[in-house]
Amino acid sequence: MEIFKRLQSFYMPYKKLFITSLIFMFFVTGITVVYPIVLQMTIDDVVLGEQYDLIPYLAFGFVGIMIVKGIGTFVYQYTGEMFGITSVYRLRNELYKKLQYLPYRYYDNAKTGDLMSRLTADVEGFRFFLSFGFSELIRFFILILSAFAVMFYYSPSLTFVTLATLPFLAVAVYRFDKRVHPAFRSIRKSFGQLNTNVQENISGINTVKSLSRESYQTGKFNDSNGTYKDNYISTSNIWAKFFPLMELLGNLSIVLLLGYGGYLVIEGSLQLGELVAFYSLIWYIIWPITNLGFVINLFSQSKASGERLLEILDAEEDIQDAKDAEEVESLKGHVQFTNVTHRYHGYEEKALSDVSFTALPGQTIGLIGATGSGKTTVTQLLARYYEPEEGSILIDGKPTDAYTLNSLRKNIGFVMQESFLFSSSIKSNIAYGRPGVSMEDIIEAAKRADAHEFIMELPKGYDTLLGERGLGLSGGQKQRIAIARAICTDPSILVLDDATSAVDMETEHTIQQALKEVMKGRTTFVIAHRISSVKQADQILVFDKGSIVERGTHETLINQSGPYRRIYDIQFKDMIEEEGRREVAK
Ligand SMILES: Nc1ncnc2c1ncn2[C@@H]1O[C@H](COP(=O)(O)OP(=O)(O)OP(=O)(O)O)[C@@H](O)[C@H]1O
Repeated sequence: MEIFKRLQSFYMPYKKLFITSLIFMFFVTGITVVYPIVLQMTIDDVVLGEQYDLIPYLAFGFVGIMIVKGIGTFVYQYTGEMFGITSVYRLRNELYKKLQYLPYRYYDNAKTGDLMSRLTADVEGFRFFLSFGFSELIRFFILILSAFAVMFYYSPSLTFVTLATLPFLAVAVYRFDKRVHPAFRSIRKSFGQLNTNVQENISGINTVKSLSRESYQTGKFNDSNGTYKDNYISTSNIWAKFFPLMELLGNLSIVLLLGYGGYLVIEGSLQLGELVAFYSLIWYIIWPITNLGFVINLFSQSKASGERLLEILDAEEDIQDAKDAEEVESLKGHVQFTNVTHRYHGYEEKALSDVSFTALPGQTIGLIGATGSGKTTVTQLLARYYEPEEGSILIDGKPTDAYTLNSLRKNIGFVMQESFLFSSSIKSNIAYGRPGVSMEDIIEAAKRADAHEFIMELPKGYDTLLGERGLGLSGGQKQRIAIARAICTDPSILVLDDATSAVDMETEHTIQQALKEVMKGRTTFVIAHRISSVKQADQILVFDKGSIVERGTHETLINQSGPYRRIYDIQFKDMIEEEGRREVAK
């Protein structure tokens, strides 16, 4: 119940719907119990008592009761459904919102497919219980209690004899629940894995095809599908074992009823109509108890779903606005790292170790070094995607958490190696970071990113719809749209993280020309593997295993025989050899 209690803020606001549904459910259940009583009166008073003139009244009365019951059932079901639907509408929105604000750290370990199945199948499981399970559970208890009361009124001894098997039935149901709950948790988990598999496969279809790994992927899917199937089978196995047992125990009650009840009728201490009524009433007890399995099943599923939803809702949002954080319109772009050390959550290795540097407003800082040496980490700490373990990061003389996350990140524009484009129009992709921006500003940003020309050549220009992840555009075109998007927000700090490494030399050249224009007046961090990309920087930081091992301008660094010179020699070896050969030829 703890899980439902913790999720109550989502359904409690709609308790009126639930209460209405409950009131009508009481009413409908009450009428259900009246049926056997009418039957008993018909047999004992009308038929055996030979009052045949009452039959038309009974018949019309019965029709009237059925009409009223029909209306009651409609209100009961409609309000019940509304209760479930409106509650999970809020829950789904809240989950989605939470996902937007969860820190990067959460996504380091999260799996898209699994998250998607939580937001769809698990929310649905929870809704189903709210809509049906909850009231069904209560209805079962009312049905059992009222049937028991009427039976007891007719004959206490027959009631106890008939219900002698009940404790056994209750134990069977309890055991069933104990086993079925973990089984449903496994089903939900394996369904999440199955989704992850499909999602990763579709996202990575290029890689799969280029490396001809279709059959491997099919096999991998088969494994996940197999686990899902096995989990379902083992759950069905539990069902298959327990259901006949529960049914058998229920039927034993009928045997006892007919045996002992028949004896009482012969003996004359029970009327025939009462025995017939008993036969209906006993089912109002057995039926809910055996079907308790179904409702418990719903309950277990929604408990397992609720657990998975709470895992998202409870996930820590450790990077948040400080209480006195300032909403800043525009930063100057003075960046200062002092003795910054960072370790990613759960890792021993330091990603950055004692990093210090200063970037003056408008300067370009080049970050170069082997892969995994910590370059990207520097910019991720700058935008507070992660908090450093030690040291301070100041922007315009204040720690990064002195600004609201929103205004800090709006002031830092990122262009990554592979920029993500949404499956919407080019126009809305460029305007993404600045909703409501004018068309003139969008075109201006595209022109500065050298994207305007090719956009205009597309059949629908800025209104061209992009496929998922920008499908339909070349790598260079996608990058230029990403640059336009970054310019559109007019950031004071620009991060170009391997922004041109995925395109050919010629496109790189065009993009770099566009970038030069964009970098003017902004503090720019250029992360690159190619010397050509950082050569013009005011300061180059050379990273190795999380530390800055060299710093200076291109000219100073190539005159030292350090790592920068070594990278330079490797990258320009061909050029130097060529020049050498020409010298010899002279
Ligand atoms: N989200 C993360 N979780 C755990 N470890 C990480 C994460 N991101 C980076 N690392 C580790 O931190 C170290 C520095 O990574 P970083 O991405 O900053 O390097 P980089 O110099 O930018 O590399 P590249 O040139 O390949 O982009 C690496 O050892 C990397 O494996």
